[in-house]
Amino acid sequence: MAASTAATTGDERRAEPEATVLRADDVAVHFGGVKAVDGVSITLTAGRIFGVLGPNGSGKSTLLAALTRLVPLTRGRLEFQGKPYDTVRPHTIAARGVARTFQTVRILPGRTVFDNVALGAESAGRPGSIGRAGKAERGRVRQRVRTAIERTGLSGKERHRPDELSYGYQRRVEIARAIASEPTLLLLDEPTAGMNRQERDDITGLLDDLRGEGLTQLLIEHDVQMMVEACDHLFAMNFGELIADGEPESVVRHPAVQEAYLGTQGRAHA
Ligand SMILES: Nc1ncnc2c1ncn2[C@@H]1O[C@H](COP(=O)(O)OP(=O)(O)OP(=O)(O)O)[C@@H](O)[C@H]1O
Repeated sequence: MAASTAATTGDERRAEPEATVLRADDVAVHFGGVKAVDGVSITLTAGRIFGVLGPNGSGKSTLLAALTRLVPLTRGRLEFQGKPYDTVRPHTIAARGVARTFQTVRILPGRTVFDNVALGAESAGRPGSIGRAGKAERGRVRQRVRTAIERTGLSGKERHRPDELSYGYQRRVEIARAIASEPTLLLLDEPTAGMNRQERDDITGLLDDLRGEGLTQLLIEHDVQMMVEACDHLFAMNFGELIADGEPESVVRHPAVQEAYLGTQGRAHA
């Protein structure tokens, strides 16, 4: 993976180390009577990997939906890089510096790896500007695609179609597409779901490389072991609320977190 390319990969969007990238203050998302997220306050600082864990139905996906502006807030405030973010529309978040991957791989099967990654690079432009892009802009997009492909270990696979690749590589294509927009913040929804040990370790290594380049990341994962290995800081949720947050080893040993897993799912590995 090409750490040496960092100087050309969106440095203008990189926040200073330890600077606040995103702040959520008392965020709530209710669906009728269901308090999917209820009073969550988190701060994400630059160049670190944060994780959200919690049993099924604890509110992780809804929190991610709030951070990607897919659901309206019932209460609370969001700030991204010091600016109000709760009224931002979802299709504009890439242009502001927020990218995401999905729980199930969402790439276009009939298009090449290069074309799939290009969709991410194009999304970083102003909405509606792609069709009017001039030659210089198209050149910049191609450069962003090449850099993202190199950083995610996909070099040599540019002309492949995703269905010719293993599941682990399809995940890489998704991550490449997300980082091709040169985000400040990357949100990853279960990036290692359905992977074998080797694929999981590869993705963990990739996220670590991206952190080394200063990219701030927030992961949702069920795999507690992976979260402890990959993250600098964990947030644990249950019933829509934050029940613990801090250094990963201490969060997974926290009595409320143990109770959330053992009490609701019989999982002994938390
Ligand atoms: N659109 C919706 N309408 C009504 N209720 C919803 C909606 N989305 C989520 N919920 C409810 O909100 C709660 C939190 O769900 P959410 O999917 O955020 O949890 P989760 O921690 O991501 O779960 P999982 O690990 O299973 O993905 C659940 O009770 C869920 O049924």
